[in-house]
Amino acid sequence: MRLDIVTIFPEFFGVLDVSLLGRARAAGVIEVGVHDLRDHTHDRHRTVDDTPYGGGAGMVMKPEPWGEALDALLTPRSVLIVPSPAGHPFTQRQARELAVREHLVFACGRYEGIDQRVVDHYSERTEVRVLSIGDYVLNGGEVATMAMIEAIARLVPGVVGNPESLTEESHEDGLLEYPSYTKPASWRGLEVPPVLLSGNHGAVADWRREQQLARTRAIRPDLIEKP
Ligand SMILES: COc1ccc2nc(C(=O)O)sc2c1
Repeated sequence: MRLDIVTIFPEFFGVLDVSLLGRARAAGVIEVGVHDLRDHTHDRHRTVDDTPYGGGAGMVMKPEPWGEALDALLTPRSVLIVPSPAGHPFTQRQARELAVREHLVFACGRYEGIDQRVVDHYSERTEVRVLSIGDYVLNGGEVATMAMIEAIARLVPGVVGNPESLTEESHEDGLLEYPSYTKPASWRGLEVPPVLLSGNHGAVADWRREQQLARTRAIRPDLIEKP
């Protein structure tokens, strides 16, 4: 998989060399390119934004630098991902779908966002996904991109050491994960649930499923499909 990120803050992504993604890059499982949008400006001030048509507060990112930057990166097999508070929810299902794709290009907006014509133009030519990581607003797309890259990259074969560990996580089966415990068996008067010490794998599996359902009903009833 190749990831390309376009941003006015390329230094923001220096951290991508740490943790599992760093190992995946070193192993050649994932290639990452970070690109400064300002390298695609041609005025003395390297201008990337301007005032919004129709008035209003803030600035809008100009389409020309984005066009030049994305033309240089996108291929017919790319997926262009545009983080936006107005986007579709980024979910584990999205992460799984994107983890098997060959080339992801992230367009990190700032200010009030990117001129709409950029999404419209590329939607005619390639797959574009406008995605939000949650019902809150960030200052730009960089944090959302980092979150999405971590959620996606960890699902790419060869990135996580033990693929088994990916199968019993929250949202992987549509439910929240069960509570986990480790030694000591007793801590500050709190005991590990006895079933987990029983050695009865069937009973442990049943208990864990019940815990998942109870947690999901209590915390995220929206995740439980309506009949
Ligand atoms: C201007 O670019 C932005 C601004 C806010 C924002 N908020 C996101 C979110 O997923 O919550 S993505 C995003 C991109």
